Amino acid sequence: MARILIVEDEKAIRKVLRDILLNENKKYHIDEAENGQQAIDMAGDNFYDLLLCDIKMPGIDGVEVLKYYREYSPDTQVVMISGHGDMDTAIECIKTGAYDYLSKPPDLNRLLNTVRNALDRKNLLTENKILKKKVSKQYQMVGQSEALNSVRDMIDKIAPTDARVLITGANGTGKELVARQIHEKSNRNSGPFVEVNCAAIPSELIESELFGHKKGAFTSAVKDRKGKFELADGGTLFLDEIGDMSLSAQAKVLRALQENKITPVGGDKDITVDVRVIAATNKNLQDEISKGNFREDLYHRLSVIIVKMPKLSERVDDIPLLVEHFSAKIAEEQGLPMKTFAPDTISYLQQLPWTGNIRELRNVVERLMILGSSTITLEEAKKYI
Ligand SMILES: Nc1ncnc2c1ncn2[C@@H]1O[C@H](COP(=O)(O)OP(=O)(O)OP(=O)(O)O)[C@@H](O)[C@H]1O
Repeated sequence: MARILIVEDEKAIRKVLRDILLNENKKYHIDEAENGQQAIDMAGDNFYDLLLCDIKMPGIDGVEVLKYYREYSPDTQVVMISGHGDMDTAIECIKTGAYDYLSKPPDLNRLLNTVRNALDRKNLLTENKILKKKVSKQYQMVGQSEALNSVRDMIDKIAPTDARVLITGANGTGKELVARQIHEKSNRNSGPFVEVNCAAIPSELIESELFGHKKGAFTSAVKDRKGKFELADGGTLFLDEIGDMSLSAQAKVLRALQENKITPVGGDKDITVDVRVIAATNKNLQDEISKGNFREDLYHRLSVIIVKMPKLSERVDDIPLLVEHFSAKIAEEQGLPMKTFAPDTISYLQQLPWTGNIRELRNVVERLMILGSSTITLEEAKKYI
């Protein structure tokens, strides 16, 4: 249940506020602080969802309390209570991060509405965090090999910038995972991550897919539709399999990257977009350039930073950790009993060629989890792989 701290030097006002809140919901947990110092001290041992905080108090005032909570308990919502004469300060407080302010004496309806909305906002923040944790767990990068650690170092350096990134590497080496990690660790992480598989979209549709279209632009365009560039506004656009994009689509992507502007198919107005582009390919783009299949100018626009994903055969040290990770994940996802892999089974896995890389390893682990006994033996591995 919601935990609320009332920070107010006048005892009578504290009592009125407490009574009103408990009348609204008996389950609210309400604490009181009679000055700013107490409110700050109480933050150490407690977490509050909401602070109702007087602005004018002797000693440490409400503004200081607000600043303290913004820094040390940023999810706590703070509603300021302002008396005559400190209206300007109340407005300033909103700029510092207060959720809202109430004037003294507080109007009952406004007080209750503000409290409800502030608590809703706090719950939303918590839910978002839980969701984010789940998502980042889903895209966890497992492995401690030197090759993977150097990719990790690069991600940490690249993520906070807006530099375009080209991720190269064979199928199943984890290129998409890297793109997601860069997004998650960037300051665009509250914006969308939009993925486009350029190889999967027929060339005649790719323009509309990327830039959107206006109603009537072509026969099946029955209404306006936003493209992936616009959907990724404020976030990251991941252009997977960029080496498979047609030359005409490449020309349009080049323009979007040069000008940060797009024009929907059938539209006559440009739309400005704020998108970080990360591209990936399993092709050697230099070869594609010499064959005339890929534009050199687009290559240079995309490849400000190049991340080269190692093959699984170059990081066999990671196989034990990957097997453990996938088997736990598969057991959970499919409700299968947990199984272990015998040491000689793991050594055997480390010697296989793994042309499909980590995706192939995951499939093999899944197959063995389904078909193998509780400790998966070398014989079983040889039989089923
Ligand atoms: N280091 C890693 N730790 C855990 N899982 C990984 C790792 N790298 C890749 N995977 C998993 O392997 C699978 C393939 O990875 P991903 O799709 O990122 O590869 P890709 O290089 O983009 O493949 P493709 O080129 O075929 O699109 C995914 O299920 C991904 O979650």
